[in-house]
Amino acid sequence: MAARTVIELDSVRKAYGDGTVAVEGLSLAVREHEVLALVGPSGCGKSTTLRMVNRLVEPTSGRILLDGEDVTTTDPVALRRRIGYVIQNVGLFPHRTVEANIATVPGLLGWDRRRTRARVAELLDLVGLPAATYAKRYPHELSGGERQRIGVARALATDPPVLLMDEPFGAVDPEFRRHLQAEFQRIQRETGTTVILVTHDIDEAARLGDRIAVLTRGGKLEQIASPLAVLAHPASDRVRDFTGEGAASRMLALASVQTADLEGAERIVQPAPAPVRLGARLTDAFEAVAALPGSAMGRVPVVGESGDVVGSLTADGILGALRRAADAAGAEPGVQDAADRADDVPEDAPGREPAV
Ligand SMILES: Nc1ncnc2c1ncn2[C@@H]1O[C@H](COP(=O)(O)OP(=O)(O)OP(=O)(O)O)[C@@H](O)[C@H]1O
Repeated sequence: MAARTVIELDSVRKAYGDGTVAVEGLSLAVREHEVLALVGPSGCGKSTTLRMVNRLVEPTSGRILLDGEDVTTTDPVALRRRIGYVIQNVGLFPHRTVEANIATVPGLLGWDRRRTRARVAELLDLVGLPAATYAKRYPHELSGGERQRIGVARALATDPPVLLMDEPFGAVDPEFRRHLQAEFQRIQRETGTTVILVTHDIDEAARLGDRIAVLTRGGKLEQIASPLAVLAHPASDRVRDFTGEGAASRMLALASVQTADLEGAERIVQPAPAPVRLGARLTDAFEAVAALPGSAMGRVPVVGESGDVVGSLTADGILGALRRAADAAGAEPGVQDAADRADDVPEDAPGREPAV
């Protein structure tokens, strides 16, 4: 299934006015409906890369194509209507109600009141904040997490095919962050929006990204591949340094229990321990096996969709599952070292445009 390319960066370079080269010869393609997570250490050029896509920053050289069209020749205002943008501190207009904030772009497009109101209600519903309670509130009357959700609703107002998110969950406490991430995932699946997500958090990237692009200083692409492939087969020591310790436990959260990992059901000790579901994350399976009483002989029952026992799983089975997942990820194209990109000739850096 060859997915269509929605955004393409072709040998993109950005040198700021003071000579800082934030991004050097970066080429990558973002596929329709995917979440591409851009990760890497602080200052490696993630935000610069993101902001070049909607022309908040102009590339010094190279091309950025949106649906095959060069963004540098597209009117920035028209461009930003096709690209939603969510940043860490949201940037809601403080003197406007939630409703008016979400209606910003529909207003620019001249939507009538009825259509706008219906869309605002629909979006508030989507992000789990009912219009009856929230539409008339001002940003200072919201919690940080609620503001963040309004930011997402505003960015989605005109159903843009592309959404750029820069550390969207960065300002939220860790527990609520998980909740917002899960909500984002649900919304993204529902809308099918193509997303580039900037984060410095490998866990967030692994959880939310269909693919991860690992950048290092100067916007150098070290690897672009599925989260499992990046964790199991880092393309360089720099990727390994970044994914760091805990790659195996992260992989447990990404891979799932498959029929091939099971043994027969006949050796399950009675009374049978609580079962694990076929397709469950290996993390859950691991916890279930680790929590078994000694009498269970290290074996949990596994049930299929109908609830029937389809086999049993042991710690060895989980290890096998992990290996199988890592091997499958090793066959992906992004596993080889990312090719070194050609250097481009520096040009003068043009000025930045103000944020919308
Ligand atoms: N307007 C600017 N003028 C000069 N240098 C800049 C400008 N904006 C960013 N830089 C520099 O470009 C490099 C990349 O910055 P960028 O913000 O893109 O990185 P980042 O990976 O998003 O970092 P972080 O995770 O810390 O936000 C850094 O060295 C930064 O100091």
